[in-house]
Amino acid sequence: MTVREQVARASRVVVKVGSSSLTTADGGIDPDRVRALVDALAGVRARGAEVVLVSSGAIAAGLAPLGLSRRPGDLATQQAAASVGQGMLVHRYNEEFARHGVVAGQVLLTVDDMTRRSHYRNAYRTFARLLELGVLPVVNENDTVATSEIRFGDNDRLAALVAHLVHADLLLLLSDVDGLYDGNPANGGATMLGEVVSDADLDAVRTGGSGSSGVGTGGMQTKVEAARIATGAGIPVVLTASALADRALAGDHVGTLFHPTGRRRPTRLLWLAHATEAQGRISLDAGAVRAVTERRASLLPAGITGVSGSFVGGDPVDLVDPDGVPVARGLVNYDADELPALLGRSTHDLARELGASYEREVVHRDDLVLLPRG
Ligand SMILES: Nc1ncnc2c1ncn2[C@@H]1O[C@H](COP(=O)(O)OP(=O)(O)O)[C@@H](O)[C@H]1O
Ligand SMILES: N[C@@H](CCC(=O)OP(=O)(O)O)C(=O)O
Repeated sequence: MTVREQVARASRVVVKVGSSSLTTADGGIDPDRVRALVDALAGVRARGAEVVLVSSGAIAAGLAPLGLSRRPGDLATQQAAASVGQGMLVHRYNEEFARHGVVAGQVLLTVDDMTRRSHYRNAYRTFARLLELGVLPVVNENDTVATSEIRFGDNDRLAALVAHLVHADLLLLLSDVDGLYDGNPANGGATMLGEVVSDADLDAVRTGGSGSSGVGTGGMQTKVEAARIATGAGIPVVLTASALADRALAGDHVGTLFHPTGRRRPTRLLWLAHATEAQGRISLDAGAVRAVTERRASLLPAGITGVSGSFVGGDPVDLVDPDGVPVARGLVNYDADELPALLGRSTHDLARELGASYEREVVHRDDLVLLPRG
């Protein structure tokens, strides 16, 4: 089966739509555009496919009711706008899906839901049950509680992680532009890429600047990152304009098709490797580097030679080799100021001296991803 055929026959599709595709020029929700999107999604459902919609637009939808004309720069006002706008957005979707007899359900996610093991399992179960019940999940980041340090900030990468979580066989990224160009088409003279088969095809692509709408956040860069996350996990991606959603879902040659480059991996930690910023660095001696990268062992205090950065238990940190090169990223089990006293010591000694809770790994192997070495 060709990748185009895979697209046309996809049975579980994650569709991500950007703020710029859902709102009017002055910032409110555009009912006609929501309706057109819902009609396209209902069409795929009618042919038996399951759909998960990742929809931006909460902040944009909340601007007008708050008397704001542009997306605010400060996080607190963005959160307030999202709080007002999310309800309005979901209300619009409910009304439109109801015309097709489709029940929609709201799912608001945080970075933690995508990284912490228990949350990830919980999110997986929720999606699985919703889909079993025939519900169409409408996902957004939980903007009102996400803080700037632990925030996706854009829904492109969130959509890629959701696609992996729900084992989707297609990710469709919808925007106000009809595909990926070799430069920002708003500046003219750019050419669209029909297909991206490997990372090398992206070498000549420039992704600076986000659209003219003033409501989108990620621009093209985060869409390319999202496409790389999904294709690296074996999921094909189509990037196109929301007006072309129905044609893209039918497998027509529209937009940019990103071919899968890797295979699905049983990891909930894609986010860690691709899209999060480490809050600190832990330096490993050569033996610990081998243990972590070759034997896939947990990181213990004995193999650590230094710590930098300010992090608390649960934060992402980079594990670096003796030359300072990051070799893995993981969720750390200690605060930065607890670690110096433990360095180089065996867990056995630490447990005897400080108590059984100090027997825990610094980074558990299940919370660790290896970084590509370049
Ligand atoms: N190489 C590129 N190809 C296509 N669009 C690009 C490129 N570089 C920048 N852009 C801009 O990115 C915009 C889409 O990003 P954004 O406004 O964040 O969308 P959304 O709200 O859909 O997430 C396009 O309107 C386009 O002007
Ligand atoms: N969670 C935010 C989405 C952030 C955003 O604007 O993303 P996007 O338009 O996809 O670049 C919202 O609903 O407003």
